[in-house]
Amino acid sequence: MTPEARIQAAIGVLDRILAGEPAERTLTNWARASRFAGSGDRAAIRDHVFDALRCLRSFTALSGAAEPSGRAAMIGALRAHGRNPDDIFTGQGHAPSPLTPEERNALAAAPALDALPRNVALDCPDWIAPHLRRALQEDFAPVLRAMRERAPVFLRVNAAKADVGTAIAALAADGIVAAPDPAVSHALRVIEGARRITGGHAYRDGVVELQDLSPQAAVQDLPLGDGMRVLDYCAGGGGKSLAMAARARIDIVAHDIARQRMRDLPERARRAGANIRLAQPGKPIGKDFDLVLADVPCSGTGTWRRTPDAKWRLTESRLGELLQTQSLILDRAADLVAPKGWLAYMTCSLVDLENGDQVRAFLSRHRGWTLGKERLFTPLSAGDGFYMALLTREA
Ligand SMILES: C[S@@+](CC[C@H](N)C(=O)[O-])C[C@H]1O[C@@H](n2cnc3c(N)ncnc32)[C@H](O)[C@@H]1O
Repeated sequence: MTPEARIQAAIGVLDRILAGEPAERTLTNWARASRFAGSGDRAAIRDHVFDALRCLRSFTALSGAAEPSGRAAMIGALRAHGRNPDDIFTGQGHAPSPLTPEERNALAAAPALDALPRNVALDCPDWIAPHLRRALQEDFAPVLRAMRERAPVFLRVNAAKADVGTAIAALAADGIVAAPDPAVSHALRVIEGARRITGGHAYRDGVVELQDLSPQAAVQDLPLGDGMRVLDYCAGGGGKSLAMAARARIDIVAHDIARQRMRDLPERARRAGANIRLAQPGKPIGKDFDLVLADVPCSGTGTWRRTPDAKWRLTESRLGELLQTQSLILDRAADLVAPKGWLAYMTCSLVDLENGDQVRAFLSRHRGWTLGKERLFTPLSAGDGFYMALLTREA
């Protein structure tokens, strides 16, 4: 495909996402229906789509359009990168059709990036900006700016199977260049070959797992030791269960209200050589766990670089629902912690309402608990936005 045809394909995909289809599924459906496209084309179209979604508000404004659309986003993207949209929107072959007179007039009248209102230039929805400003303070603008860029790819070396040096060599044999992260002991930053990871031996043999840097750092902070009984109360795909299992010989139970979310966990655990039991539906989960992890459903504001369509879909009322679920989960999970045990609360959100406020409300509802460690990670330390709080039950 020509560069112009890739942009035309990205426009079609973006229009479907903006009409409400999930981004990943739309890209997969497009690839299935477009057998002529090679892997390089698919990767380039994906990059166009995700770059445009991360910067949807500013790119739309740079195009001069009143409403977001695939064409507006790509016209704005070209302008943002100092390119003339007329060079691409030629109508020749599979290129997008030339700019209409309305598009041309709007583009001519549109302000430059540095003249856009602050939240527009930072690609931040207005309603959530005060919440993010409260949590991030002087880091608000730098963090939002970082979220307009692609996220780096991180791997976790599975300490149960290999040390860092062995994992780097195994990845190199798969054509992947990775380097240790100075801040987190088993984390690797992928420098080259990220698209080869899931097809490579190192991944398939369970030597490495895909996991962002911030959750790796948070799990590293958990008080895990051999023989402990641990419950992963919101296990989902099991990323945290696997990271915990790699740290110590623990007895770990994975639970999730939506059991189907754990469907890949047995295979992932087998690959990692980890022993993780799935809670059985209709049967009691058990109690008196030494550590219960509640990695709760959240707004995902910390992961907007990876799931940029979520940034525009999140609403105030959805955030309100999530807050209720989070406090309910905290109350239930706390009941399952043994005396002198730990409750770890995690979100991939940057909003205080879901983080520190939630934890302080829990402490005011429950006597006999104290807050130990509390950490907020932001994309300024390379990984995703992520929050963790560690609570102890006194008796
Ligand atoms: C952030 S995701 C978990 C991600 C997972 N821990 C990982 O590392 O891959 C939150 C999970 O909480 C589950 N969930 C939502 N409400 C729940 C509830 N009331 N009780 C238990 N799990 C719940 C969701 O199904 C979802 O899988």
